[in-house]
Amino acid sequence: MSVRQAPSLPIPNRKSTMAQQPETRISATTPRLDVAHLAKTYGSGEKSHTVIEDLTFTVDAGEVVCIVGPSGVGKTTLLKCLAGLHPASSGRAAIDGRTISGPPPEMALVFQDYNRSLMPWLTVRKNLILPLRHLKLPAAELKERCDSALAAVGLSHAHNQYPWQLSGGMQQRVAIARALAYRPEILIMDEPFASVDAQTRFDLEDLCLKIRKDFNMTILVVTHDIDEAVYLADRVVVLGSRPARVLKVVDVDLPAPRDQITTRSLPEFARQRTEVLSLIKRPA
Ligand SMILES: Nc1ncnc2c1ncn2[C@@H]1O[C@H](COP(=O)(O)OP(=O)(O)OP(=O)(O)O)[C@@H](O)[C@H]1O
Repeated sequence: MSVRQAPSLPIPNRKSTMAQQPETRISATTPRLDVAHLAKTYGSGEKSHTVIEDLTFTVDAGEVVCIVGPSGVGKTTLLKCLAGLHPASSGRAAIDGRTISGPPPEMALVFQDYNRSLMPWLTVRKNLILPLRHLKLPAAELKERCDSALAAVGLSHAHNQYPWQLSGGMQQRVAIARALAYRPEILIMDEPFASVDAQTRFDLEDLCLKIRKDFNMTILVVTHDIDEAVYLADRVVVLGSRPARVLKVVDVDLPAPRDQITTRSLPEFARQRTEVLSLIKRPA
């Protein structure tokens, strides 16, 4: 299931979204994102349904981590827990050591369905501004944030157009620009490139790597595409079902910068995609 996301993730007061843990100190070894024994059960009593049983993995600052796993395993559920949209049933997810208990202000989300996440009656610029309104930024800063986010995705020229005047790939770029205009430190993406054609998908994957490099952003991507996961990631978290658990965290040891043709033709690329694929295909 993909999340049908409202256009904006509210950025609440940082204090209100993080469980207060005065004893927690950020050290060089504290992961940016820490998922520890996370479990999620929907419903209660006889109708309860455990989707995630015991997930543990970390994401370090500036890393790109991809999550792959069979359909229905609970990937979107995991992202909803990380985004503070669902409480974990047990275990915890934390940012810089602080337990996530609501939408974290340093996080932005991008989902697959740009058709439903962009407001068709608003121009591109107004789509970017809408989720920022509650920040009450000066007009000059709003403009600067929009201009630089649109420049980062190569859409400066489209700021006055409406989403329906743009191609699917351009609309997904707008969705990414809207996330960038938040100035998030952590970007979470749920099958972000699943609705575009193959060429656009390659372009958007490279945009994702550029964003990581330019903004030193920490990025977590759920994808069904194993080649995409290996191409993008520093590490791939392979989930098994059911309930969801981590089968293996695969370190992707491919040289940087990555390139759609050169990287994908490396023997190491083929070896790593085979490793991930065989983990997913392995009988449970
Ligand atoms: N709000 C909810 N209430 C009850 N069950 C839910 C809810 N959201 C998801 N589920 C169930 O949790 C399970 C995992 O769903 P989820 O969307 O997290 O999987 P997924 O791995 O993202 O799937 P896909 O790869 O097909 O998008 C499914 O059985 C789904 O029906």
